Amino acid sequence: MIKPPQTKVGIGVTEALDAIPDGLIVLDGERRVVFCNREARVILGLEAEQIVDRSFSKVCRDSSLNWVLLEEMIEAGRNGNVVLRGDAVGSVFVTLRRADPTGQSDGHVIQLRDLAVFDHARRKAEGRRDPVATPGAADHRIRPDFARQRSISPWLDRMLSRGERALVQGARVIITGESGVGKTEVARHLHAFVAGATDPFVAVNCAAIPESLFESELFGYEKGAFTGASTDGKKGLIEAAEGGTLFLDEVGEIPLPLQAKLLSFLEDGVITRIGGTRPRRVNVRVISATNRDLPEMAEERQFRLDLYYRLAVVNMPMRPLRELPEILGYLVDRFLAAINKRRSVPLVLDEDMRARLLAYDYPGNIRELWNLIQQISVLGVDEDEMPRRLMALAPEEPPAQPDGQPDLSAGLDLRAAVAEYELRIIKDAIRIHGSKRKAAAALGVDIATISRKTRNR
Ligand SMILES: Nc1ncnc2c1ncn2[C@@H]1O[C@H](COP(=O)(O)OP(=O)(O)OP(=O)(O)O)[C@@H](O)[C@H]1O
Repeated sequence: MIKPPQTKVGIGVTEALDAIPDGLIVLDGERRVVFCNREARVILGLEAEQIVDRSFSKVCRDSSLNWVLLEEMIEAGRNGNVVLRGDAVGSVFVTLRRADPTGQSDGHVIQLRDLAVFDHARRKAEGRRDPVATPGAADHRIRPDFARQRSISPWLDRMLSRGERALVQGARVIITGESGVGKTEVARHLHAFVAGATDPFVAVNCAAIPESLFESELFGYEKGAFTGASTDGKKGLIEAAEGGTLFLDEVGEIPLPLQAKLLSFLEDGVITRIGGTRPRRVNVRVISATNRDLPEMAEERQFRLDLYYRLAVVNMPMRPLRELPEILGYLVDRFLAAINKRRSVPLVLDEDMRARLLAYDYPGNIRELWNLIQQISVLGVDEDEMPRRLMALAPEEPPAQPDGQPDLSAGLDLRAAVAEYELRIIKDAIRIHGSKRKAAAALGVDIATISRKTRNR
């Protein structure tokens, strides 16, 4: 790895490069990464050990950005700019330059700029505000950093690799699992993994389209096809996904009569708009998702089994959040960090609230966790305002000494032993009464005393 020299002002060049707001990656002639600064690590969503001294294509593979275009430019020996999309950040403006313009050595410098920062600066300069965070938009602020999450959860890593392999080989994938487990995010990730940066990702929520409009929405129509149809005709969502990915969310909700038409498209890749006669070939990759049991629906004749087989060559059953404790712990911290970016006073979870968050079983999965963290951010961590869902949950206590006494064999002096015993009583009271305020009233002390004695404990 390159050892950067000291500058005259006494700070190392590495520190200086870490301080700039752009990401910087340097490759040697073998396409190995010899340097990357802090912002590059943030944009890639990877740690230094996962980047430096490794082959660039391996790093690209681990990061959630879709690097195909950039790798092509490097191979072709071209300088240039390209916009890449990723999971951890939105769009990134990437500039590629040969490190040695004389062409004698074959290294490259890659500069990465998070376009969201520029959007924000431009809005500020124009006196406009950033878009107001509606609940839906707020959801999309936090793109899952799958690269990090798969390094934490071997199960998630295996599952995503399965989907990636399937799509690379052209097999159709169905993502199943409870609502809020991240099926749509996984579909976006798979799309980004195989598609070009400008290829469309068209998500269709099959449950949200009224049955009477389903066919025209999906397949489009020719002019004058039916009363009320636009005079110019209209492309359907399948055609809109040409060259990219059609994501059929809640695919179990497709009306039965339409299932035959979809099946026929999946078999030959050809559609005919309503009112038209001309068959049109459409080249799209199809990913679908459902929280229903499609084989069971097929037995009850609500879903065509032949359509199921066409859609579900490879199945990705996503686990509910309660079965992924390692991801839950990580997401609590990540969502907290995201919330704190919007707050002037950072939200800090005390041990009790954190334990409740980790003990809850999240029927609404990741969506519900994000909702809860936002709620806590607004209502505060005062237990009287605690979301009801968490109220009932007493965090698990470490096993007490059999007689309820502090462990004197651990060498505690009298003061420490009394303090520990007192803390145990306070925690028991909080658990029994459901909040610090109520515990304080029951124990006859004020809330400040309880807060002080339980702080960081
Ligand atoms: N791995 C993840 N990391 C961080 N956030 C995530 C992750 N997966 C999902 N989310 C967030 O959780 C919310 C729900 O995700 P998503 O819409 O993908 O779930 P879903 O399974 O498709 O839900 P539904 O079945 O209701 O459509 C979104 O706000 C999404 O950004």
